[in-house]
Amino acid sequence: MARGQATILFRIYRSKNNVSRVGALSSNQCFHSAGRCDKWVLEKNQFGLTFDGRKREFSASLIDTVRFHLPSGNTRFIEFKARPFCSSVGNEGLVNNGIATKPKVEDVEQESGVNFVQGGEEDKVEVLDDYFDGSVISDSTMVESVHKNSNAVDSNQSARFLHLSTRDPVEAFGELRSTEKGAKINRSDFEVLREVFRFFSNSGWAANQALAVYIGKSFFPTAAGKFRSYFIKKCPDDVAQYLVWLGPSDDAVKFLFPIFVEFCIEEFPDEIKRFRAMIESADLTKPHTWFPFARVMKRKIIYHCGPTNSGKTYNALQRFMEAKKGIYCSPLRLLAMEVFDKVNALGVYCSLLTGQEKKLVPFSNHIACTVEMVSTDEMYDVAVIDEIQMMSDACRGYAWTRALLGLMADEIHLCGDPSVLDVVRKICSETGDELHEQHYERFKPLVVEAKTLLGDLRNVRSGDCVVAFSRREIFEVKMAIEKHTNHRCCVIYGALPPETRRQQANLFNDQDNEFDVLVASDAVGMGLNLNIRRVVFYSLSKYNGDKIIPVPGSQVKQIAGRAGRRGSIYPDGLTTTLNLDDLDYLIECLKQPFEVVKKVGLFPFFEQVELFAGQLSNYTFCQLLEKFGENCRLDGSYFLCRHDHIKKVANMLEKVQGLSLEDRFNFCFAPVNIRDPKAMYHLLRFASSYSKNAPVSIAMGMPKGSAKNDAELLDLETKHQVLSMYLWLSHQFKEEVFPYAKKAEAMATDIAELLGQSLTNANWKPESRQAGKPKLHQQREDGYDRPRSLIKSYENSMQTSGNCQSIERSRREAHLLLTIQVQTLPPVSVNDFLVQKMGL
Ligand SMILES: Nc1ncnc2c1ncn2[C@@H]1O[C@H](COP(=O)(O)OP(=O)(O)OP(=O)(O)O)[C@@H](O)[C@H]1O
Ligand SMILES: [Mg+2]
Repeated sequence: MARGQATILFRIYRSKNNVSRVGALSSNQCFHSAGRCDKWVLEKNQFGLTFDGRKREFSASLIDTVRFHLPSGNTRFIEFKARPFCSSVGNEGLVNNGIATKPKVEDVEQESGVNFVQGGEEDKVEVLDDYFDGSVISDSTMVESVHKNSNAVDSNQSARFLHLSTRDPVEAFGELRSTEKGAKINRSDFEVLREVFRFFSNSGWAANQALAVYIGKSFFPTAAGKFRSYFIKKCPDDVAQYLVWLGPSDDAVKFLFPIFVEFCIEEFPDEIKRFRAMIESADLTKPHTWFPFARVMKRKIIYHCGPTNSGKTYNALQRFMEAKKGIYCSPLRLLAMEVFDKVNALGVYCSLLTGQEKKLVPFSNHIACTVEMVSTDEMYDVAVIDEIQMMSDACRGYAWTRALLGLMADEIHLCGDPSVLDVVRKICSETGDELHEQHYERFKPLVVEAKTLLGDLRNVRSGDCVVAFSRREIFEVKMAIEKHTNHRCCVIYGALPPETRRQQANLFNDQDNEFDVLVASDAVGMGLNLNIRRVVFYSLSKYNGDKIIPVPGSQVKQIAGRAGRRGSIYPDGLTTTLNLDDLDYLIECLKQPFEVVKKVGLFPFFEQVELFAGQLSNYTFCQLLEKFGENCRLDGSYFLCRHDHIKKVANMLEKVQGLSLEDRFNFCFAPVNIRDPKAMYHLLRFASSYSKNAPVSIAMGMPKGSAKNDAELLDLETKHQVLSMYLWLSHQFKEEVFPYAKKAEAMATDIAELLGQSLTNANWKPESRQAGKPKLHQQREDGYDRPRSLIKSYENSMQTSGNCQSIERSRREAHLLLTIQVQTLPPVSVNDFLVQKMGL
C-alpha cells in the first residue's frame, strides 16, 4: 500500500441519471456529473480522500471504495472501479502501481446498503437516491464551487461545456480516434491551443501522473508531442472551443490528461511495457519478503533501548554468551575485536569475522563480526545487533536493516538509542516477530561544566578527552597541549587502523604512564570503553565531506556519553566545551530528546541490480546505479542509502575492461577513502590486474621506521588502508587472484605498530591529505589554531548589524555561509593523480 502524499486517478460508472456519481478523479479535482469539485486530496499517510467541493467531506478508506460522511452522520459506501492506471505517486517517487484490489461488491453492499449493478466491461454503480442529499450536491451548487469568482458569462460558458468536462475519457478518445479530420480552427484559436499543449508538455503534474501509466519522465515529452499532433488534427469543434476557453491552465491539463492516457495506452504499448519492466525490476518495496527463511521463523526480538553507558550491550552479550550458537554484529571492526577478545577471555570460544580478517577459533560456535558481514543463511540461537539506531545512517544503514530483516535467529537483541524504536515496532509487525522492549537509564547522569576551558587548552586536566572533528585539528590540539602543559596525549581518529586505535586507547586507559589526555575525533563515539573523566568539545562544527555542518545532536550525545563509563576509574561523567560560545549548543544537544526516525536505509543486493541492468543496455555501471536510484520504488519506512562513494569508484573503474557486473559491484564496496588519490590509484591497479586474471600484487614497499613528520604519518595511514583494502578484496574474490594476503596481513600489523610508535612521538604540525580542505580558524602565534565558534560569530555579526534573527535562523544562515566558503575551494584532483600514475 502506498503511503505519503499521493495522487489517485479513478473513474466511477453509474447506471442511472438521477444519482450523484464521479466521472474521473484526480489529485485536486473531481469531475462530477453535477459539476466539478475544486479539491480532492489524499489524507495523510493513507488512502483517505477529502472532497472539499461543498465543505462536505467524504473519504476513501480503501483505494477503490469511497466512504461518504453524510450530514446525518450515516456512513455509506460507493464502489467504483479503479482504472487500470489506478496508482499513486508519492514524494519518494512511484510508490504503488497496478490495479487496485477491488473489494467484493457484496461486501460493500452489505456494509453500505447501496445496490450495485455490474455489467459490461466496466462496473456500473447504482446508488440509492436517499444516499445523496440533493440539496447538498446539486448541479448549480457544484458549478458555483468551480468558478467561485466567475461572472455570468463564465457561468454560461461552464454550463455550455459541462458535458465535455464530465465526459468519460475513453469515450472522448474513441471519438477522436474515429474522426478522420477535426474541425477547422482559426489562427488565433490555433495559437491558444498550441500554448495549451505547450503548457501540458511542461506540466510537472502531468509528467508525474504519467509515471503511473508507465510513461517514464524521459519519454513524457515525446508522448506529449505526439499527443498534441494527434489531438489537434482530430479535435472536434466543441472540444477545441472548450480548450481555448480554458487556455493554458491546470484545468486544461487535467481535462487533457485522461485522454492522453488513453492515447498512450493505445499508441505506446511497447514503451509502456519496457518502462513497466524497468520499474518492476527496481522494486525495493516489502523488503521483509526478501528473507523467506527468516519469515518462516517466529523470532523473539529484544530491543535494549537507552542512552549511552546504560548497560545495553553488556546485557545483550550476557545472553549471547549463554547461547549454544550466537552472533554479535558490530558497527566497527574495533568493537568486533573487543567482543572477540572479551568473550574468549571469559572462556566462550568465539571467532572473528570482518571484511579484512577471518580468525576462526577451533570448536567455536560464536562469532563476532562487523554488521556488513553477517550471514543470513546460518541459523543462530542468539544474535546481537549493536547500535541499531545506525539503521537510519544515510550511507551504511542498509547493513543494519538487512541484519534485522534477514537474520535467522530465535532471539535477536538490538542495542541502541530509542530513535528507531517506532520503525522497529513497525517492521516487527510486518515480519510477525515478537518484540520485547527493555528500557535503560544511564548509570550516572552526565554533568555539564558551565565554566568551560575558557578558550584555553592550558585548562586541560588529566582524564580529559578533547574532541575535534578533523585530523588537522586533532594534531594541532595535541601539539598545543604537549607544548603548553605537562600532559601527554594519545590520539584516536577514523583513518587509524583499529589496532592502533586500540593501542592508543590502552595507553590512555593505563594509569601507569604519562599519557593522561586523549585527543579524538568522533571515531571515539561508538562503543569504546575508555577511562574518560571529562569530554571537552574543541568545536561543534564538522566537515561532512561536502560542507561544514554543526555536529548533529545525537552525535554530540553519543560522544559526550563516553565520559564516566561504569567500571572506569571516573564513574562520574563530565562534559564541556573549549569555548564559552559553544556551551549553549552543547546543552541544547544534550537536552534534545532522541529524534524519532521515520525511515531506515536499504540498498539493493547484487541480484536486484543485475535484474535491473537486464532492462537497460549500453549503460555504464555508474549510470545504472543512477538510473536505479531514480526509478526504484520504496515503502514509506525506507530510503535508498546514499551511494555517491560507490558511484565514484564505479566511475573510476569504468576504464577497466573485462570486469563483470558482479565484479564491479563488489569492487565498489571495497573500503577505500575516495578522497585519497593514492588509495584510489591502488584500487584501480588491483581491479586492472584482476580483470586480466593476473595475480594481484601488493606493489608497495614497507616503510623503514616510524614517521618523523606528518607526511610520513599520512603515508603510513594510506599504506595501511591499501593493505586493508587488499585483504578485503582477497576475502571477496578468489584467493588465487589475491595470493599475497598473508604478506599483506603481516605488513598491516607492522604498519599499525609503526603508527602507534609514530603517534606517541608525534609533535609536528599536521599536513592536509586534501589540498582543498578548508582551514577554518586563524593560526595563533603560540602554535595552535584557536577555534572561534563559527555559529556564534555569525550570530554576533547578525546582532551587531541590528538584525536580531532567531538563533535557529542564524545558525542555518551561518551554515549556508560556511557551505559557500567550502564550495569555492578547489576540488581534490584524484584524476590528475591517476593521469600521472596510469597514463589514463
Ligand atoms: N551489570 C553490569 N555489571 C558490571 N558492569 C557492567 C554492567 N552493565 C554494564 N557494565 C559496564 O558498564 C559499561 C557500559 O556498559 P555498556 O557498554 O553495556 O553500555 P551501553 O549502554 O551499551 O553504552 P553505549 O551506548 O555507549 O554502547 C561497560 O564497561 C560494561 O562492561
Ligand atoms: Mg553499547
